[in-house]
Amino acid sequence: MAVTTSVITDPWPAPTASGPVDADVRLPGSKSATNRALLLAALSERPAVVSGPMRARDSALMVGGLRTLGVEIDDSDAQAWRVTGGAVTGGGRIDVGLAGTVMRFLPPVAALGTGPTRFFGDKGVEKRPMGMLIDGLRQLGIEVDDGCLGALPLTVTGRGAVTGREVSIDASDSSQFLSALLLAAPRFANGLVLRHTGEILPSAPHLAMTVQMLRAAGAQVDDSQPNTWEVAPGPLTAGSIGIEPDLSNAAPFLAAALVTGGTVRVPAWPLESTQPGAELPALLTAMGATVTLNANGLAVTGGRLRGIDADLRDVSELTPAIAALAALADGPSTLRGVAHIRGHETDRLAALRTEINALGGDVKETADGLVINPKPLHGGVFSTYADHRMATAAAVLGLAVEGVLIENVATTSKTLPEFTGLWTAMLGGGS
Ligand SMILES: O=C(O)C1=C[C@@H](OP(=O)(O)O)[C@@H](O)[C@H](O)C1
Ligand SMILES: C=C(OP(=O)(O)O)C(=O)O
Repeated sequence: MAVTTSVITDPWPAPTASGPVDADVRLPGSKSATNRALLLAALSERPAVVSGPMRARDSALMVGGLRTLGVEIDDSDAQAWRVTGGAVTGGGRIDVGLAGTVMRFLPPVAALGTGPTRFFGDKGVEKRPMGMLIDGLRQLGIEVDDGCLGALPLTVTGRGAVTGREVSIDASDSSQFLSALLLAAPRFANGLVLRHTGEILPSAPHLAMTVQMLRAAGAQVDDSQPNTWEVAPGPLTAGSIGIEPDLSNAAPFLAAALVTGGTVRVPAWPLESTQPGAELPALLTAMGATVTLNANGLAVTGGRLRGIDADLRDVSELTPAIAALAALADGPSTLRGVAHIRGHETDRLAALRTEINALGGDVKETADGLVINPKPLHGGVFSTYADHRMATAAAVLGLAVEGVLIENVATTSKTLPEFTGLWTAMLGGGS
């Protein structure tokens, strides 16, 4: 699979907006849905098709990992990937990059095969939380060798079947621990009863997405009790899975409407979605935008850009874009409920504070978020810490601040290799 980028220089000079934007932005498929679809297709009895997938580094890593586990994936048609799975063979080495969905979702699949599968990733992957998932895998009787570090790299040794049934873990560090176990659960010999024991559950929409996609693939999932999920053992038939546009990747583009007082339209925006980005219309309205959502898609028009007080727990991957907007707003903002994003691609609370303050901002970290007092900003190099959403947040700031230079903008290839091209086109330039 070819993953292309329109990256030209490093650092990349973030373009300033010469006036209000007025653009249609067509966004590629959702990362979260694509990687779930690939996995469910791989575990399905019959060949399945993933239509409109995200073509980016995280899905390339998922494809590579599944191939290592014996799954056939024909991605020659960019718009329809054909997946022939069924039996998982296991054994080999899987590069997870910095992809939470790959590092968390594939170990339970490797346990269905036979032999040792080694999971490794980029520098920094060892900092991403994994301990509670390892604990959950062991509760199922799965052999995991993590060198007692509770992190990657690690080896899962499959025995051809997973026979355990009950798991209790604290998923307050990442909802992906729960999604990982749930997605493979129909293929466990006795299914799964999964309990979240922590007080906080981040990214609830992503769990709803997991349950919805499992059911669509024929799984029986009971989520009627709080913090408990029961999955019956049984065959999966993913069939044909259509992927919605990535609504989280829409955030910086929609933010451009607010920063410039212009309008950005995203065609094919779903009227209902389990993606956290479905909260963007409400969040951006609270920040002063006028929003229209209908069968043609979403249109967002900026007005006076206001600060907000918001609990972003459910939508934590939107925090960098919202923080960038907040730094340009006409009043202070408090973003809360996102302590766990210290374990995302980087410690996003520390990174946002450091980088916005380096441009002259006033951002303070709290235990679970940020307090942002808008200040006049100046140019400078904005470090991204290999985090795609730091890069796109910097681009939002650059619309209004001359001289923002984004270090390693190529890191946007994690989920949106087209970022610089789409951004330039939105501003009226060629891509
Ligand atoms: O399951 C998923 O696809 C995701 C879940 C969330 O993870 P956390 O619960 O770790 O925030 C989200 O932030 C991530 O971008 C994607
Ligand atoms: C947290 C994110 O990614 P990951 O799937 O790697 O956890 C993200 O994309 O914001």
